[in-house]
Amino acid sequence: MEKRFTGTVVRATGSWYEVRRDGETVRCRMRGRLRLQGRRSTNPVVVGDEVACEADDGGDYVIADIAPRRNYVIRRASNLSKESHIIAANVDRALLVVTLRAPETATEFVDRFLVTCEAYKVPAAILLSKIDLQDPEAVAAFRAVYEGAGYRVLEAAAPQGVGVEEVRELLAGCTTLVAGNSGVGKSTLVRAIDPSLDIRTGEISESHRKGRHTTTFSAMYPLAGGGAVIDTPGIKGFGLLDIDGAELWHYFPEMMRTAPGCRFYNCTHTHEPGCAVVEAVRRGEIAPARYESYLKILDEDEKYRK
Ligand SMILES: Nc1nc2c(ncn2[C@@H]2O[C@H](COP(=O)(O)OP(=O)(O)OP(=O)(O)O)[C@@H](O)[C@H]2O)c(=O)[nH]1
Ligand SMILES: [Zn+2]
Repeated sequence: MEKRFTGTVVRATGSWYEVRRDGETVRCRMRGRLRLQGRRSTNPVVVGDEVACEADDGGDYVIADIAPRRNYVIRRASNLSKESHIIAANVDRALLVVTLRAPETATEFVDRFLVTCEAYKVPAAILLSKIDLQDPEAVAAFRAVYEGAGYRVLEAAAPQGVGVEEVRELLAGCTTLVAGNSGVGKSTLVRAIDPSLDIRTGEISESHRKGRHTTTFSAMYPLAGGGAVIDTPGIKGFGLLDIDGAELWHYFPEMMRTAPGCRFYNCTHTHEPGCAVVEAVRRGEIAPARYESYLKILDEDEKYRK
């Protein structure tokens, strides 16, 4: 192979990286000085990054340069941390996989994830997984809330092949970040879409069984029909970053649509008279659950803001 090439990071573990170019994957390390550019982030090179690699004197490849990112999805490294963790860069879409039961995905997790996508301008869609196990009334209620907010909601039962074609169409030709709590069926779904994708095999399910904690890393998988899936195992929560409390409502699309009717231009939609958002919640035009999430995130994240 030549001394220098460019490619896409498809796996990033912190100590080594897999870079894909022309259908071939090359294992690389990172050049020391690039680490400094990470600043507040715990991970300076992430899945989806376009990088330039060079052979060092020993013939090993190192990542020498990172192209500017089109976008990225980020969260706090942990709920109590001020450090950030970039989940992936250069994504076209996020697909949030949700189950209402078995296991139950917390509403707050869904809303924090959607806020993150809005804040970083990543179009988001929601997939209700394990639809065979869900209560139809709960599904209808969920749809009403999130379609009302403006999100596309798909349904699938991947082992039965239900809804798989629709998801395949959504993912075709795009780089999609697939996120969701552990056990909601992400890897089952991705395998149903493209059986050649061997996502998180033996090793991890083995450690699940023993109840051990394993650190897992995001990885990008090219789809047979074009496009790619970024699998992000082990995300338990979403701490928001760099979002000013006064701007949080900008990332709730239904509040964005309603707020022009507020009496005060700097309305926070909490206590102000003449608030069109509060009025819309009262009339049921904005789902109370979403408004409650807004208040909760506003309150909980206060301590992280400057
Ligand atoms: N009944 C039902 N079970 C499903 C469905 N999809 C996945 N499962 C099962 O749910 C369990 C978890 O599925 P996974 O695909 O491993 O879930 P995951 O989201 O990748 O989980 P992590 O690897 O922990 O992030 C497995 O036992 C699957 O067989 C579904 O649509 N219906
Ligand atoms: Zn208002």
